Amino acid sequence: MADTILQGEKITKIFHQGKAEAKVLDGIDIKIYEKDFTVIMGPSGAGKSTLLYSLSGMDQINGGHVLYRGREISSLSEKQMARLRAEEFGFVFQQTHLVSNLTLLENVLVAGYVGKKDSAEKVRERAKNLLQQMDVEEAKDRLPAQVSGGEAQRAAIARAMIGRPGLLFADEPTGALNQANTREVLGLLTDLNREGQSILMVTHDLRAASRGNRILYLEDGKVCDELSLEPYNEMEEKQREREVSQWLSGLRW
Ligand SMILES: Nc1ncnc2c1ncn2[C@@H]1O[C@H](COP(=O)(O)OP(=O)(O)OP(=O)(O)O)[C@@H](O)[C@H]1O
Repeated sequence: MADTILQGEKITKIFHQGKAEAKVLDGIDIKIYEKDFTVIMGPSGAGKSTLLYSLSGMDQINGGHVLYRGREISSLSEKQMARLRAEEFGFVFQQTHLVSNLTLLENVLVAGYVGKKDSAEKVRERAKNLLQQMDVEEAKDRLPAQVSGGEAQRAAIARAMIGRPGLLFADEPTGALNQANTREVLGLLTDLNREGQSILMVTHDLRAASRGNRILYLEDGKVCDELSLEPYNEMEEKQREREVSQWLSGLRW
């Protein structure tokens, strides 16, 4: 049995909308395992992003606990949490959130310096290697506005990976990309996972979800089902997507 990297116990999240209260996460128990590519799916508005933000400490929860590698993190101060996020977590979102007046390389470097795991020289070397691995090396000296959406997202993945995160969180990482760029980004995430990177990704996209080896289905504030798959294999892609599609149909997705 794989080790648990992240655990949520009875996570409750309530949003206040005017006088009304919406309980978006209703006492969720969840375990994410080391080296897995875990995917969260579910209907729109089910709370997938909220769950991701709650588990990663970006959102405060109203009840329950989050443990990262066995350490309780839900009670950390804002400062301690910010440090943990910088050192242990990587984030990729639908929008890249690259700093517009910094080049792609500088965007990755800044994130590396914040993490403070390595010397400036080592960060620089790793940043260049990552941009090469993400196939965006040629564009490294351009500003985000001077590159394609796919290149920007690949640079954003390099930025997320610069601190050698224990866990990479991805919220709809392909949501703003065309088909070719989607495939490329999914290929990069798959490669990272094959190298041992633990990933937790939220997606609506069946193809993106099929890259995972474990898919959780969130509905009505609960994780109501899950599907386990063999690690992704390109040769069986169609069969895999059919399996995920059938599973989702059974959940009336
Ligand atoms: N900051 C907020 N304040 C109030 N309500 C919020 C806030 N953020 C999210 N919500 C509400 O919480 C619910 C869950 O939102 P969330 O974005 O987590 O869902 P989701 O499953 O990721 O949706 P989608 O698939 O459409 O992105 C929604 O009803 C949303 O309107």
